[in-house]
Amino acid sequence: MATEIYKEFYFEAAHKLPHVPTGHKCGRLHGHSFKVRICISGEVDPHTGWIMDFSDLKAAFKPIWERLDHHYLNDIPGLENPTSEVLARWIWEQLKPDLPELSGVEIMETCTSGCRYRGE
Ligand SMILES: Nc1nc2c(c(=O)[nH]1)N=C([C@H](O)[C@H](O)COP(=O)(O)OP(=O)(O)OP(=O)(O)O)CN2
Ligand SMILES: [Zn+2]
Repeated sequence: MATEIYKEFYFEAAHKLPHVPTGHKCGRLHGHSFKVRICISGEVDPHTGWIMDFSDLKAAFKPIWERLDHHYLNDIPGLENPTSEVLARWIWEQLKPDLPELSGVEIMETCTSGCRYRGE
């Protein structure tokens, strides 16, 4: 049976949502301490006892984290409308080619609001 592991990352970024109704708070420029959970699914190697070294997971996400941390998300191609839903899918699409074991991307914009994307 497949097992899932995950690693969590944090980044600070600003955004605004261009398609919300006039006067909506999220249409104004604001920022979040975003939390991202990257999930990997696979078989546990009987020798190592793991699916993948957490360090390798961290290394795979690093170039994407660098594109996001302390950036204005709306300026990033593909994130012109940076909702949690769009961001989760965008991260999936950046990571999946290098990380075929990827099984989920979760975004927490605030302590109470989040999104989970698990691919098509
Ligand atoms: N489905 C979505 N709805 C909203 C998104 C989103 O990405 N997907 N984003 C926002 C805003 O960016 C906002 O920053 C987060 O919204 P919200 O949870 O309403 O923020 P609050 O901290 O103000 O929430 P309270 O729990 O009411 O304090 C809006 N909606
Ligand atoms: Zn927001």
